[in-house]
Amino acid sequence: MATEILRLEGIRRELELSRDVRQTIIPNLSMEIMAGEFVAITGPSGSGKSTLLYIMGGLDKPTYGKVWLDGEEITEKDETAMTRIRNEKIGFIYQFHFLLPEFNAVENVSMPMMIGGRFSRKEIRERAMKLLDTVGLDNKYTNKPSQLSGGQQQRVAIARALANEPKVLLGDEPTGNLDSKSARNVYELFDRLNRELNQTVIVVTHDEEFANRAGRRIHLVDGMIESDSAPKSAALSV
Ligand SMILES: Nc1ncnc2c1ncn2[C@@H]1O[C@H](COP(=O)(O)OP(=O)(O)OP(=O)(O)O)[C@@H](O)[C@H]1O
Repeated sequence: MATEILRLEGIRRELELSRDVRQTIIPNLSMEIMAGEFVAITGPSGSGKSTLLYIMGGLDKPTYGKVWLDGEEITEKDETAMTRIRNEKIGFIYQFHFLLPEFNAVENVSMPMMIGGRFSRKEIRERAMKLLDTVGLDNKYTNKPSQLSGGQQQRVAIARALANEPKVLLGDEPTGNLDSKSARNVYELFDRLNRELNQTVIVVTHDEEFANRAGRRIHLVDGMIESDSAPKSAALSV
């Protein structure tokens, strides 16, 4: 039976623009995501996609509503607890890779494992190299980010996001900054991680071809789910 990995209930996100002016980005949204799903979140600019993704990954808190990640309610956690949960359970990939320029590929991928403290030094190095092999960079271990192409840098960022075996891989327009060939390589990689490793993947994307790869597509308009291709009762929203 499929396991629920993320549950959002009654999510509302308001922004306080000034003392008397509030903007509602997400009015009231609920959904479930099961382990092993590959979900694309699409929608027009400003529809709340990134806000939703950040709420899912505990980088942003809803004004109202609750989020469960891997069976644990994360909405009320303090920042220290959230930092630990994110390190252990979430892999983030952004439009820009945010690799540390002075460190090589193996060292960049090692970073979350050093912080997490789950693996020995030797294991960290071996795992980092294995992850770089997985993303097709077996010959780039000692290259620094400036010695890699944009697509290769993004693949290092993906390897880094996978370092602590996250329950969920979240991507905020991970191909947005890449040429079409590198973008295709990157979404083929997401596809493969999902199919071969059963990795749960949730990506915000404007790229139609990327969105079409996903098994489920959630389309947002004005912070509301306009459509959800989930096969069964997974979407509880609106
Ligand atoms: N820190 C902030 N301050 C002010 N407004 C914000 C802030 N963060 C988000 N917004 C507003 O919230 C709305 C939703 O933003 P969000 O980035 O989630 O949308 P998006 O669908 O991801 O957009 P895009 O596709 O352009 O990245 C937008 O109207 C945006 O201007």
